[in-house]
Amino acid sequence: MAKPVSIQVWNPNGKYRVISTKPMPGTRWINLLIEQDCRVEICTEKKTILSVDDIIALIGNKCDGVIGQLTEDWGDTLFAALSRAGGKAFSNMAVGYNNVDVNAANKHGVAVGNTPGVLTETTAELAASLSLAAARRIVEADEFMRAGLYDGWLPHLFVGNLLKGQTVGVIGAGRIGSAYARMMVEGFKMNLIYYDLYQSTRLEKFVTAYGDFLKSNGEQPVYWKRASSMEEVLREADVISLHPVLDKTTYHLINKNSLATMKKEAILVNCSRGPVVDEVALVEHLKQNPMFRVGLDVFEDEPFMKPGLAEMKNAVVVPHIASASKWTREGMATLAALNVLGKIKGYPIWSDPNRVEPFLNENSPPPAACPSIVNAKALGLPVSKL
Ligand SMILES: NC(=O)C1=CN([C@@H]2O[C@H](COP(=O)(O)OP(=O)(O)OC[C@H]3O[C@@H](n4cnc5c(N)ncnc54)[C@H](O)[C@@H]3O)[C@@H](O)[C@H]2O)C=CC1
Ligand SMILES: O=C(O)C(=O)CO
Repeated sequence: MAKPVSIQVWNPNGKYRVISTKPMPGTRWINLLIEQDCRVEICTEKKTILSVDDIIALIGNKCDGVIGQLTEDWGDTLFAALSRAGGKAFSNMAVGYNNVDVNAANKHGVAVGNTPGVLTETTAELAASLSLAAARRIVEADEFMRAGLYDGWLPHLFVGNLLKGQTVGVIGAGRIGSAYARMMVEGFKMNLIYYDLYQSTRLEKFVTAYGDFLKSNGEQPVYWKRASSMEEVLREADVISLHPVLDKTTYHLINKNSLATMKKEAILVNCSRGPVVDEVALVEHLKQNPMFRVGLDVFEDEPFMKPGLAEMKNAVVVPHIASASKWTREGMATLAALNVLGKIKGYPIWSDPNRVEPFLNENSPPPAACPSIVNAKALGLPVSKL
């Protein structure tokens, strides 16, 4: 039996018991739950990653819904515990939900929410930051300065890659991949090559229109290409950013062979999920190819890095912070809370999870709907007409 975990309680007499496994940014999400008669319990345990046993102890005998985190293992054991406690709603505070066994949730009749859209630009901006940091060797140069090694300008000092006119490759051109592509095309006048299972017509139209605009100004236009295979992107792009979901089809998408296909001076950025890249193969590739550079926000065995990665000068590493802007994190908390609240209240599912803005407007009450439930169809939940 797990020992009890520490909690903070809001609105103790609320009718519905909603648990958040972590304190989350902002207060709007708490207020929205309280206004709808929820007792909100926030786990304040000083432990970064809660175990399944910790969460079972939190759920207890009566629980209507849980807001959880991407570090937690939401499988059959937790969904069974939630269902036994009378709960029918769970939401990740994340858009990615590879930590959730959706089939297990379906089996126990639990709705699974996620938080799309609100983190698109913030995550794309971090991918762009890593692209620049790697291209211009910012972290290496910063360490050099702080170590007191700078003794004057030199023609060869920290020479990196110019982005303008080069080709940016995007693997997984969904919400975040497309936003990143636009930033790199518009910001740095790069050409685009992308690979996705689906065509991104909006992205193609944007690049075409921007290319026309540049041409009309007498500038070199930009071009786009939809690759017919991922290898085509790897062969042709100078900067490659990974933005697919993590599933069986994308596990170790980047491995020894795919790394060998890339240009020797290419830049690889990963802000999707760590296991999309075979990190052992990546460390070896970085050792063998000092001009190849990476920018990583996510890692295969988070929170750990594979041996050797931390020593590589040609790697920029940050601790899974791609969605970490105040507005985004508060918005993620709000969407996650509204997913759980909406299911408890029997609201329908918002018809377009790509357009969640009405839920984020602080000056008006949110629509009476769940912003994004990924297993709505499997559970036969009604869809909002709004
Ligand atoms: N590092 C971080 O903090 C963050 C990471 N993420 C990760 O980014 C992922 C993408 O998020 P969104 O863009 O909002 O999702 P999305 O669903 O809009 O885009 C994912 C894209 O991947 C494509 N895809 C799926 N399988 C593929 C394959 N085998 N090959 C190529 N493309 C494939 C899909 O067709 C889709 O267009 C999330 O699932 C999450 O894992 C998201 C937010 C923050
Ligand atoms: O939302 C996600 O999927 C993240 O990784 C954190 O924002």
